[in-house]
Amino acid sequence: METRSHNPKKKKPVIRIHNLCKRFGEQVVLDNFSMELYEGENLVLMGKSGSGKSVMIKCMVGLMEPDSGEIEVLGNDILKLKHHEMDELRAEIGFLFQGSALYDSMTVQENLEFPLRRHTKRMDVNNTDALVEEALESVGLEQTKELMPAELSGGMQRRIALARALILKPKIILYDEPTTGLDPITAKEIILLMMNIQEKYKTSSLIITHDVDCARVISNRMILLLEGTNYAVGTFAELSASEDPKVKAFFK
Ligand SMILES: Nc1ncnc2c1ncn2[C@@H]1O[C@H](COP(=O)(O)OP(=O)(O)OP(=O)(O)O)[C@@H](O)[C@H]1O
Repeated sequence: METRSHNPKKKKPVIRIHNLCKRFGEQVVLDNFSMELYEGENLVLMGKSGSGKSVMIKCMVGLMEPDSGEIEVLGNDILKLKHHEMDELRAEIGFLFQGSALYDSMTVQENLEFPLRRHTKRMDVNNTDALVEEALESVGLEQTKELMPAELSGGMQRRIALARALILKPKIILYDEPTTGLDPITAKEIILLMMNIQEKYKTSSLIITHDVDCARVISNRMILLLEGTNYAVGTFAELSASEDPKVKAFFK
């Protein structure tokens, strides 16, 4: 697979984070972290375990309050949004959680309907079946509506989770470790699917991953989160050629 090229300078940011700081007691987790996710790009965020990636995402979607800094999502200052406004905004963001996180006791159809029910105000309820079918078609699993998650392989579960993430046709998708736990061939299929989805739905994606191959294939740009800050930003080609030992460590 080839590395993708992209010129983000012509695009506007859909997410803008500026000087985000968050500490827990004495522990400084985010220390003036800044980033921009541009419209239509695939931005990969890499950082070792415990470096603050989840804390950053939680701040970004209003689940955690930062100590200081600015967060703008789709033009909204999220630190000023009221509860119902934040809820509306979350409908514009699809999540693919670590390990798929499907509801075991629900069928595929019910799993997919879940985000629709949460945001019924935005949706024509009569249209639910069509939306479920379209989402399943986008991930190539039209025949699985009545199945339970346990009847699906790990790769299929990840595809269903992806269908659930895109069913509301979000402007932004946040992927948390999308290839973790999959064999290399299935991981590659998921990466290709993510790229197809971005083409089809014109989403902007923030992808958290430790998978260097995934980053190489999918990223237009990358951010390396280290010591609470955006230590290095650039394309895969730029960063993987860096002589900085701290940057090199990410690519081993
Ligand atoms: N609510 C909390 N209270 C106290 N400490 C917290 C809280 N949430 C996170 N932390 C701490 O903040 C640090 C960063 O955690 P975070 O979950 O963001 O890491 P991460 O980069 O997402 O790691 P991983 O790749 O393992 O998921 C950790 O040391 C964690 O213990």
